[in-house]
Amino acid sequence: MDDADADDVIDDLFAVIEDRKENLPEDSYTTSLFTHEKGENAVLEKLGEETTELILAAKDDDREELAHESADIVYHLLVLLSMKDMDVEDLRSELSKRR
Ligand SMILES: N=c1c2ncn([C@@H]3O[C@H](COP(=O)(O)OP(=O)(O)OP(=O)(O)O)[C@@H](O)[C@H]3O)c2ncn1[C@@H]1O[C@H](COP(=O)(O)O)[C@@H](O)[C@H]1O
Repeated sequence: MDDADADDVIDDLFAVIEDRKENLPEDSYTTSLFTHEKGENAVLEKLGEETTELILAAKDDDREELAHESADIVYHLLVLLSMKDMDVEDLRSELSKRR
């Protein structure tokens, strides 16, 4: 996968998250995060847990687990940005400023 494809995956995932926020389809984990009273806390807890799991995977040199936990973190991070009415562009521009 080249960089452009990786970028598309993140944009596509963010678009799905925004769609869940707007349309609230049933049987969607993302919807449940937006609708549950404690959804934001659940996202923050997940980010904490997944970061710990990521650290353990890195210490174990477990590349497969590292990729799995990285994806979990990116997903929950994008949900958090959406909850705060931020955009994946905010992340992109912050990263770009650091070049
Ligand atoms: N990327 C994700 C994603 N990553 C994690 N999760 C969910 O987050 C929940 C908690 O994740 P955990 O990693 O804690 O769960 P776990 O795998 O049991 O725990 P560990 O293996 O990490 O210990 C699980 O129900 C996962 O399914 C995700 N749920 C959805 N997405 C994306 O969001 C899209 C829309 O999903 P829905 O809103 O459910 O339709 C999907 O097509 C995916 O692209």
